[in-house]
Amino acid sequence: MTASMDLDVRDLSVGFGRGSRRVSVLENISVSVAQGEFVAIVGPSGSGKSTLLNAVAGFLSPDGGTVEVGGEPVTGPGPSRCVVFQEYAVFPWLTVERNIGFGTRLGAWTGDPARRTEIVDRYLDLMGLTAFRDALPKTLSGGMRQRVAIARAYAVDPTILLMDEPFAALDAQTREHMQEALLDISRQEHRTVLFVTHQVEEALYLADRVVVMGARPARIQEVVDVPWGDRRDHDIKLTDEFIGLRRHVEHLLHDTEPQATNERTP
Ligand SMILES: Nc1ncnc2c1ncn2[C@@H]1O[C@H](COP(=O)(O)OP(=O)(O)OP(=O)(O)O)[C@@H](O)[C@H]1O
Repeated sequence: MTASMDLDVRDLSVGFGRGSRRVSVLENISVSVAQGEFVAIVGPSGSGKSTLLNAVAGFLSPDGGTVEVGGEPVTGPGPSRCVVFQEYAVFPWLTVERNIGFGTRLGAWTGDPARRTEIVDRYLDLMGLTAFRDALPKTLSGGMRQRVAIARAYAVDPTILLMDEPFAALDAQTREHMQEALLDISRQEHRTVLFVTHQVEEALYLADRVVVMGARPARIQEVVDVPWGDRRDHDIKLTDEFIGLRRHVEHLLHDTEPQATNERTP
């Protein structure tokens, strides 16, 4: 692995079930994410996007291949990876401020209370939560709760942020606001992100590269370089260039009809 790679997945294979019921979900997947790069994964439903992310998170043991984060092999969950889930995974009994502060306890800032306060204030501000610092999550909308989850993940200061359909439960308008919020924070801090989404438009809007997965057992069909760079604003979605790239990815997905389950014999 080169020094600038924060994530290196090599020949990863993952299956579920035992014996003749064994189902292969990922086969020989290789993907790398450079430091500061934002990579999105799109693919048909059930193609193994979450499985790939869960393998990086250390939530499951692969059948074959390796996952390295920051040059270290992944053998289980750890503070080098922080996951933002679809359902607002925040602590309901803690205020917004304390939810974000919890992240600082897990991460690099553990020993220094003054630094922790600084970090909490920073992410309250970056995610537009300062006015809600004393609020409990139940008093917040879904979008605001997801802002708390993202702020908390950033506060952990992981090597890589893993986001599994973080905006899927939100209505369309809130989802767009959240995309802007994520872009804003990404402009301030070039974190390494692996982002799973169903929406091709969302992937192309947010990411530097988009990994397009095929149907099960999943292989990578194509890795699309996204050329917007600093031109990334809402109007880019209306350009011929954006629409052309979106069509290209949608065709790739459309051509990938889900196949019959690939079962292995024991
Ligand atoms: N723990 C598990 N045990 C058994 N099968 C599983 C497990 N986790 C995932 N699967 C199966 O693996 C396949 C891939 O699931 P996964 O959630 O990774 O796909 P996905 O691409 O994220 O799907 P979606 O877009 O619908 O969320 C699915 O058929 C799913 O049922």
